Amino acid sequence: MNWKIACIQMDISFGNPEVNYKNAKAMLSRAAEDSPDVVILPELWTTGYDLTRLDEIADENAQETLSFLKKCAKQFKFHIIGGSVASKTDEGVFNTLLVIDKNGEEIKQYDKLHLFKLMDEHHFLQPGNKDGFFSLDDQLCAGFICYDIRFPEWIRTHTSKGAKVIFVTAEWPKPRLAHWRSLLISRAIENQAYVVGVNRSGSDPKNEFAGHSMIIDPWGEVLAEAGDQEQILQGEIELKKVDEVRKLIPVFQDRRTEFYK
Ligand SMILES: NC(=O)CCC(=O)C(=O)O
Repeated sequence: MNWKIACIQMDISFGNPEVNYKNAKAMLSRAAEDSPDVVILPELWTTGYDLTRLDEIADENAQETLSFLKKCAKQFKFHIIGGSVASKTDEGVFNTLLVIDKNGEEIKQYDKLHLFKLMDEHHFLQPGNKDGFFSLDDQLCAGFICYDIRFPEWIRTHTSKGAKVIFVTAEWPKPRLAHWRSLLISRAIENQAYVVGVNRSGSDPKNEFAGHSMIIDPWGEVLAEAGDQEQILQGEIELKKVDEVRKLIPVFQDRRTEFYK
């Protein structure tokens, strides 16, 4: 199976969901012109990192964003990895990745497991406690949020159970662009998996963001990479390549887990 991928590398208006819904709709509609199978949005794309105003602007149980994404998925007939949204629940606000299939059905919610202290997440958000697995077209995938990619053991937990495509949604600042690129490429090579990383462009009051969304194959080849401006990055992935690479170098069979304590 092949998937055409479209990464929505959008700028995000700080603390202004209305503007962001409008911009996302326009970009999703533009992406639809090339009939992609899977479309991905960046982290916290409705609010940006306006964490001090989350009481006001976070989405109650992600309901408004879910309804927006379901409508878009049905209208444009593609699966959406809906980036993440600040979701206000009875247990606090979570940074939640949403996955909707092309029929407009909700497939998955994943709460960011590792909160990023350098951007104050721990003061305003609750950490998740569930896995990132989901399936689209019967293909096992896993979704992660930004800082999560610094924890190879967390990604491995998913690929060692069969995940073939790793989706990463991010707001990754420019000063650490080299880390973003190296970490994504490393996660692809060591897990012999496709990695699709979608970052935002633009800036907020505290950070300038790197862009450079990337699509990387299971051999570590960069199939497509964006620049630092708003754009739709496209690429095609061939899922059987994951099995081919895993057969050629059987990393998963060669693990000596009894020594990894
Ligand atoms: N939004 C984030 O989690 C940013 C993570 C980051 O910048 C890093 O260096 O890690």
